[in-house]
Amino acid sequence: MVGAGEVFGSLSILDQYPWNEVKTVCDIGASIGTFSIPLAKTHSHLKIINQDLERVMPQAKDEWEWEAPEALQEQRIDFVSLNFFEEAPVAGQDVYYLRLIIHDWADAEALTILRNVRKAMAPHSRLLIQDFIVGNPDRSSDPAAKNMGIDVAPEPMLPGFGSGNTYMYQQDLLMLMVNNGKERLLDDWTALATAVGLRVEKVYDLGDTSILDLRMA
Ligand SMILES: C[S@@+](CC[C@H](N)C(=O)[O-])C[C@H]1O[C@@H](n2cnc3c(N)ncnc32)[C@H](O)[C@@H]1O
Repeated sequence: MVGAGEVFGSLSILDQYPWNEVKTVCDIGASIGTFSIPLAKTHSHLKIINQDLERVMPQAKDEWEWEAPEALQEQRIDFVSLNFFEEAPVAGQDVYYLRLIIHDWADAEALTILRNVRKAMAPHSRLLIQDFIVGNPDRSSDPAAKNMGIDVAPEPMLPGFGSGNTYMYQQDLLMLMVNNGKERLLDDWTALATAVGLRVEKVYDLGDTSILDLRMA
């Protein structure tokens, strides 16, 4: 999924997130390092684990050797195979990163993945989910506005202060047709997080996708 990752997976989080607060990152469903290679190059203090299915590992190692040989030489990258439906990722990392993973799956599978990640998390761990957050078209329910102490974002802003757009609805249909997955409202993300014992600490709007920064509840 290099193509989709490059088109949707905004790398502006490399500048927006306080990476200086963390030392270890586990990229879950990392593919060949589409996100974590730029992360390693931008923030050279980080130790990164590239986790994906066993069959992806050889290609991932080749890509890192080609694109980021310094990270291998400095032993800043590990490759650990993982089936995220069957096991937890490497335990106790500062950050767990899921980019363009959860929207591929319906709620039951999404919860299995998130429960496995939660098992690996230490009290200080953060789970960053980079995915789309669809704007809620229902003006009677606007959690983003309620967080600010008002009932609804004032017009002409969209509910949720315009955090949705038509592109996301197209993606929602695509995920349903191709994967039986879906894009989710902030309410949906909050419900998934709550169901696995996590809470939404902060949301970073990257323009296309967003990052949900989840912590232990
Ligand atoms: C849409 S791609 C996202 C890749 C990467 N996170 C990115 O943003 O470019 C989904 C990734 O999930 C991985 N994946 C699918 N099923 C998996 C499983 N059961 N366990 C671990 N990884 C899996 C795929 O191999 C693929 O690399």
